[in-house]
Amino acid sequence: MSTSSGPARSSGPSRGAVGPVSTELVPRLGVADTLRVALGVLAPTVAQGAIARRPRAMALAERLDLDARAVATVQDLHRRYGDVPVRLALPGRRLALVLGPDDVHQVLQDSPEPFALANREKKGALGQFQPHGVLVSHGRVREQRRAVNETVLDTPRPVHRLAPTVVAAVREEARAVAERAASSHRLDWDTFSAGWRRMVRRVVLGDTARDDEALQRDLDALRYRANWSYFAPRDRSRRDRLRRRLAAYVERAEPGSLAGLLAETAGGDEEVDPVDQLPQWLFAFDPAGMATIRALALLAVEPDERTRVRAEMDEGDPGAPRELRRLRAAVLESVRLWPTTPMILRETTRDTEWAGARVPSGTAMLVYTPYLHRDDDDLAVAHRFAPDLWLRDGPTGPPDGARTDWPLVPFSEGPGVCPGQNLVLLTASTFLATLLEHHDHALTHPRALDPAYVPGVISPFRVRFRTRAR
Ligand code: HEM
Repeated sequence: MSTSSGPARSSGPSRGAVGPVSTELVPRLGVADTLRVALGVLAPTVAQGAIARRPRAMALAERLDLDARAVATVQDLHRRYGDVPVRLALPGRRLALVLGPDDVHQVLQDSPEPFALANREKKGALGQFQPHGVLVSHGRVREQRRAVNETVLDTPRPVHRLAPTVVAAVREEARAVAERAASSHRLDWDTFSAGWRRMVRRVVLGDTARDDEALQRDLDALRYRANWSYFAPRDRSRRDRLRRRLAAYVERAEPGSLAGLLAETAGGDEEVDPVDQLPQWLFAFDPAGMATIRALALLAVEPDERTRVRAEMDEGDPGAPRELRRLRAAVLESVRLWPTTPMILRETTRDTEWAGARVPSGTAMLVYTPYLHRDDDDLAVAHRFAPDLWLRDGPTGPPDGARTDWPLVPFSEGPGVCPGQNLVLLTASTFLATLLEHHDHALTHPRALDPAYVPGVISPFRVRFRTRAR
């Protein structure tokens, strides 16, 4: 344990209580530590693309294992400063890094007050194409939008009420991907994502959207712009065009699609702005595809788990919607090991107190999930593919040394938890099951993936398999 500088590590939670608050501020990092965080943690995260991933930056991050280095930097700060949040010494913006596991729970549970989801950077980014999306809303209108999202996405249910049409679309598109890959003996990101996106457009907008590449191009262009947050000028004409296209799908309200449910749930509600909720559903399915192809990579190098997964698949009718728990656990492991939302951002709406010190109002609170998920000081299985982590109540129980109170938050938690988590797990597990049903996929890149110690970054754009029929 390094104790080279900074205050001694405090024990226990620092608690972001609200009340009569201290005048003393939480520790501020020195210039050297601030630079380490800015260059080693924030810059690689931003460079890889917060809203749309950048293939070249991800390839570089994979080559240099940048996320593993970033995790080591934050671990070092945690050892030296303890659980209390630390402020960064950056001009122009108040930023604090949340280090303590209990503080992470607290920040996420106490959202959106006093920890607002709609912070400046997110508003700048998502304002490019969904200025009225729930994630950038606050107050009463946020509650209304959240309720509509939860109703349409069927948030609490592992198997969505539209599962019969969803599962049929997923299986058709996944089968086409497997067959294409088998005929070329190669499954790569281009083949995978073309089929994945066709599936997503059918599930979200309806079967008529299956080949609507023009809509996808507009959304992609706006997302790349959103990577620059408020530094990029708005492209209003493209945004208006995207909106018109999406509105047409809501008007068509195809039965069995999320757009159909949305029309039924909030069709004419101007305040909720149902059409503005759709881009998030479409674009958030992209990281879900990345998590799915990386889960396939993990299963490719772990034959025992593959056998268990196939045994679970054989227990029921492959075409019938159901909860494939082991495959869902593989996807959850994929987003634990390689989180697709690496930085969860909140903004304090008033002063908060932490172990007798203060974080001022208007501070962006940074929760860096790769550090939490890979902190081998506290999590024995940090770098191992350990699906049992997510099957605690299952026959095998939690793996040795797993802490049940540790924040594993790939989908966040609390009132701002991802309302699409169950739908993601349903679609991803069904897609994987269909790929595995009649085909074998041997991993050819990354060539030496070791499930006992996986690297900090795997670019989904570079994952490749040699596929053949079984
Ligand atoms: C691998 C796939 C996904 C992951 C890991 C994921 C993760 C997350 C996380 C961490 C948040 C919180 C963000 C924040 O607080 O700043 C979030 C929010 C959200 N997600 Fe997901 N998500 C995924 C896919 C999806 C999909 C496919 C949908 C919709 C179909 C969806 C809908 C939403 C919505 C609407 C919010 C905003 C919630 C709010 O503001 O209350 N997500 N997601």
